[in-house]
Amino acid sequence: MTTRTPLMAGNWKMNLNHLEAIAHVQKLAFALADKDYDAVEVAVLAPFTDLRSVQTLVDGDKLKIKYGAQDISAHDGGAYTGEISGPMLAKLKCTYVAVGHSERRQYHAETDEIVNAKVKAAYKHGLTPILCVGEELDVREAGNHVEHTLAQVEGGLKDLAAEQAESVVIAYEPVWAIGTGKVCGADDAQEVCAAIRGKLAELYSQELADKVRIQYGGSVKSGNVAEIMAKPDIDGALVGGASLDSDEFVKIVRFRDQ
Ligand SMILES: O=C[C@H](O)COP(=O)(O)O
Repeated sequence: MTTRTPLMAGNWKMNLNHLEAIAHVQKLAFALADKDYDAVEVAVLAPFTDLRSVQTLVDGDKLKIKYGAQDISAHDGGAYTGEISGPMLAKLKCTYVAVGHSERRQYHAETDEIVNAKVKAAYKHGLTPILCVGEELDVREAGNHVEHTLAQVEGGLKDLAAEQAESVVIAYEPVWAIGTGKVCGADDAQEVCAAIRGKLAELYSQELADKVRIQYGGSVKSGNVAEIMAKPDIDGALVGGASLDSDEFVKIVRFRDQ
């Protein structure tokens, strides 16, 4: 049985300016400093405008907190106004980048083809993509949530070599549970995460599937994280709203203490 280090990542979305980001990361670092948290990886996905500040803080104080961006351009550079490239994120020493978040799919019409191009751009520049997948409410109500989510996994990883796919992080985020307070039941989340692992085994191998970390995201809080993390195919959480409160996020990171 492969041991997978849980990845607890805070997706700040479009919140916290660069000064607020510094204060927030300092609070996290202070709160996490009294115990050795090597057994859990902690990351923040910050707005582009915060990344340089977060990098300076993490590098300067040798913090164990990892950081990354919330999106990446499929292009390396050029006339793409408003976009941020892989080389730019790599220069800022980002570890992670979220790709295909449902808010990108919904508000920026990102298709599986675009998401796939962004996953490839991330790998090209040494970044680890957190590939976000998950169904809308009508899809779940129709009972097609597993099929829908697996199609997004397959589309996002299309033509990706096993050497790359083995380090991908997949975040299962049912859209109806994001920012709504409606958490997907732990058993329901496990059902889809297990199916995602099965799809990885089918696309690559069981060995590779056993290495990949699969997160759950959608109204994760300190009060429900332990139950979610107890599921065998859930290897972390992608936390939105609750990650903006440093005390609450620290409690989520320390789910094992509950
Ligand atoms: O990326 C995070 C997810 O969209 C979950 O957001 P939420 O925790 O605010 O529901």
